Amino acid sequence: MTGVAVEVAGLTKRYGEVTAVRDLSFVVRPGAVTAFLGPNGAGKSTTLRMIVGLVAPSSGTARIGGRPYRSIPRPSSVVGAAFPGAAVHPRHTARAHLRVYAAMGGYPDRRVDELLDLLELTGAADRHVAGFSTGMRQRLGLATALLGDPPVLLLDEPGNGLDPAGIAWLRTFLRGLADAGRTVLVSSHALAEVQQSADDVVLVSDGRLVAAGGYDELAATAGLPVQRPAAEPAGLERLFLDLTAQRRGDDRCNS
Ligand SMILES: Nc1ncnc2c1ncn2[C@@H]1O[C@H](COP(=O)(O)OP(=O)(O)OP(=O)(O)O)[C@@H](O)[C@H]1O
Repeated sequence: MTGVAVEVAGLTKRYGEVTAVRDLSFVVRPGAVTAFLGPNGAGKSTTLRMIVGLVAPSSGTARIGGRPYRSIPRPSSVVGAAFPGAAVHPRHTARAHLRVYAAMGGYPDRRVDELLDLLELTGAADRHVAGFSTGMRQRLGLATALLGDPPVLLLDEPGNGLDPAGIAWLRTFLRGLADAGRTVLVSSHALAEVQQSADDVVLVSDGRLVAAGGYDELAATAGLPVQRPAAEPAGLERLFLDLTAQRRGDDRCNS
């Protein structure tokens, strides 16, 4: 199954005095890598958690293929999510970890072996996760998210702590997922790691949408040369700063 869009409409989350996410609306399309970009504290993790029902919105909705996550039968076959610090028993091996999640989702052990292979973890499959490098942990998180072969992937900072080779690997991997028709939403505060792989961008700052759309379209809006980030390594970084500055200027004019 592919072609499943994610739609967020008027999503808001308040924690007491703090408004983590404010009236956020955007659509993530299938067959593309969408970078969910913003500085630390912009509300990215909270949004991703609301999409998969881990955090209850104060208002607004998040739908996957037109349905709230909680109403999707066998949700792990529709949405795979990877969050930093997700529960991994340190004394489990990678294989044991994946087998637990496979059993919970009702997937065969054969799927575990396929994913160990796909994520290049076969050689480390029987080692304790406690000894894993950051890159190996990130790949184990991706393997866990992919167990149900879901059409939608929500990845919270999958590039965190990766070295350049790891980032290059991740880029290629995400591109492959999107080219196969999946909907891939990847949060990041370090824009370099999603450069060259993001087709679309959702920029957030202070819980609010700054801009959303195709990279080229956003670059044109911000008055930047319409170049793919590959041609200009700092492209997305500049785009983000320019659009955020523009948004702040608009707010001042409107207030
Ligand atoms: N459980 C919580 N209780 C209180 N405040 C929270 C909670 N979770 C998040 N926040 C606050 O909401 C805001 C948004 O946090 P969030 O983690 O969603 O941002 P982020 O964009 O993912 O940032 P980072 O890249 O640092 O993870 C921050 O001000 C954060 O302190």
